[in-house]
Amino acid sequence: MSHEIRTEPLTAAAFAPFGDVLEASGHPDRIINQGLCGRFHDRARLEFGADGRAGVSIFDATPRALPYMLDMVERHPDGAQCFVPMSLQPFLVIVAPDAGGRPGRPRAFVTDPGQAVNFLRGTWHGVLTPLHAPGLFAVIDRIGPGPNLEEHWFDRPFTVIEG
Ligand SMILES: NC(=O)N[C@@H](O)C(=O)O
Ligand code: NI
Repeated sequence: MSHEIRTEPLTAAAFAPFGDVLEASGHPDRIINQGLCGRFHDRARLEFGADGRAGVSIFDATPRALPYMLDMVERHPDGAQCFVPMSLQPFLVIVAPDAGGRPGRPRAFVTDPGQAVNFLRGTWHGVLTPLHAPGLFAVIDRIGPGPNLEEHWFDRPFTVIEG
């Protein structure tokens, strides 16, 4: 198995098994605020269990570069996690299917400007990975008891390269 992963453009269809792509594209679901705002309504499948609640945090992450060494993916068994960039810079989104409790082959996507992503509860993903400064994101995820974290370190890292 090759340990090189080529990035793919992020589309809602490709990402659907892993979560949601949030963006202001196409027609808004609602026109609000006296016609001055389009609302793309309720676009993330958020779920927070095990006595947790939704919280919003701000992440200030150090930008990385491609080729990117992927040595670990993680998942949050008790809640979804939504990354909303506070800039129009594209960022790297890595996910992997579950294969009997371990991650399968990862996939890497690069967002378009203005796209945000939501990882479904329990989805294997790479940690927040900006590709350009500022690495500022609003992150909506579960606040609650317990670690809500499972990490998997690959025996041999993958190299994520530009698709
Ligand atoms: N640890 C934390 O708050 N963030 C990670 O879950 C992540 O996916 O970046
Ligand atoms: Ni996470």
